[in-house]
Amino acid sequence: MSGQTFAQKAIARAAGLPDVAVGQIVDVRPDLILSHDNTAAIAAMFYRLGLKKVRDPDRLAITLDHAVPPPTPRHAQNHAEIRRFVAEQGIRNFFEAGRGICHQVLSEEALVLPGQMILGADSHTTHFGWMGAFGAGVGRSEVLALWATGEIWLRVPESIRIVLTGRLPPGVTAKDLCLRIFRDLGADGGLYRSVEFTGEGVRHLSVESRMVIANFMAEFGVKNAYLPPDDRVFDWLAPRRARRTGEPIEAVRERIAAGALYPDPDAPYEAEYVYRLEDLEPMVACPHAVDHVRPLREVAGTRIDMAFIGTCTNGRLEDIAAAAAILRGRRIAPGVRLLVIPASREVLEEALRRGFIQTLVEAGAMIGIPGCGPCMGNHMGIPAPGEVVISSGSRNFRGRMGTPDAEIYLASPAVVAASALRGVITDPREIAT
Ligand SMILES: CC(C)[C@H](C(=O)O)[C@@H](O)C(=O)O
Ligand code: SF4
Repeated sequence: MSGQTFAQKAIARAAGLPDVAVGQIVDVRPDLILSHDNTAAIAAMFYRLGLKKVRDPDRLAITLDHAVPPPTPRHAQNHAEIRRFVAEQGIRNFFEAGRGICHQVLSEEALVLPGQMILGADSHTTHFGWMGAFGAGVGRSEVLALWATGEIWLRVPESIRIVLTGRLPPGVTAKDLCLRIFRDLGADGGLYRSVEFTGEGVRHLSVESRMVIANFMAEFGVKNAYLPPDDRVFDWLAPRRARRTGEPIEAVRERIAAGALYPDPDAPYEAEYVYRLEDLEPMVACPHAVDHVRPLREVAGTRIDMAFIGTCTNGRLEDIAAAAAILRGRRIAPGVRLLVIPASREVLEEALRRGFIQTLVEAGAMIGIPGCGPCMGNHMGIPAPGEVVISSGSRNFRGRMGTPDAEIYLASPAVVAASALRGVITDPREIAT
């Protein structure tokens, strides 16, 4: 048998088959099924079809995150309906408003492990590739089918390999790497592919940077993303998992490592690209497309009205730390609003303990409740018509943040913080930290 990609191995595992071929259609049984504020809509369809009980409630995970706390009576009612569904179905993996964004929360809760499969009613479910799990977004009706049967069909994707070498220079982040990839290969460059990262460059990336990459790869059109899990990943997950199961951390860690999957060296890749991390520079996605990417130096000086640090792409501790380092002892530019929303309560608590929140508040930032915030224009910081936003989020198409004629630039949290400080798009490497 020829070598297998990660995607082949993970899908074979979830299908209970010894191996699968690229292009083959197989029935898989994911380890976890994710939904969030869209749960009530799926539940309504579920009951309308005459279905009564989800097949395996312990395989469901539900968060309230897309509009928390609820901004309107309609949102509040939606949450109430989800709580009712959760109670009716006996779903234990339910995370209340304020706990954080689904992908971040399920990672922190170690509900998914390397080698496992998670399918979610959210496009950024590719996130779980950070730990070497197979994560993919599916539609609501597919989630309904999963609730009912526990299974769904998948086509085994072609794979592309991205080799990372070296280390990111100071002031350059995983976000810049992704933006560079989108610029080079286009937003559909990874369409329905398993994008599998490899190379010694991966080892130097923090766990949080790996989350950025796998998460943001959704904007590259991929089916799933994959970074090979190593000690950093196992060390991050083991205590969290052990907290859930009550077992000794070492035993849990061994089990997690044993479940990890790695592609074979001779696996069939459709294409291979190499990125030298030390050659990268800060990048910005300009309005109104995620692959309308330019090096920051070409758009530096563009005036901004609002700066936003948050989302499942870039709302983690590392991101808030980068912003705090830039803004420590300084004030944001007059006329600019800076909004910071930690991706989870855990991130918020740690940012509080480390003094980052104090630093940001003193610099003039507004701090939001952990959740998606204005990322998709639901609430909590919608730009006015004609305004210019720089955001650490993942999407900048027209109207994404709720206002059709606002302009959204996407960049790393360091770039967003530096831009808030100066009032214009700014290279964070210019600011002494
Ligand atoms: C609401 C949800 C289904 C959506 C997604 O799938 O990505 C949202 O999270 C987004 O980022 O646009
Ligand atoms: S933070 Fe944004 S991208 Fe992530 S799940 Fe929420 S709305 Fe989607």
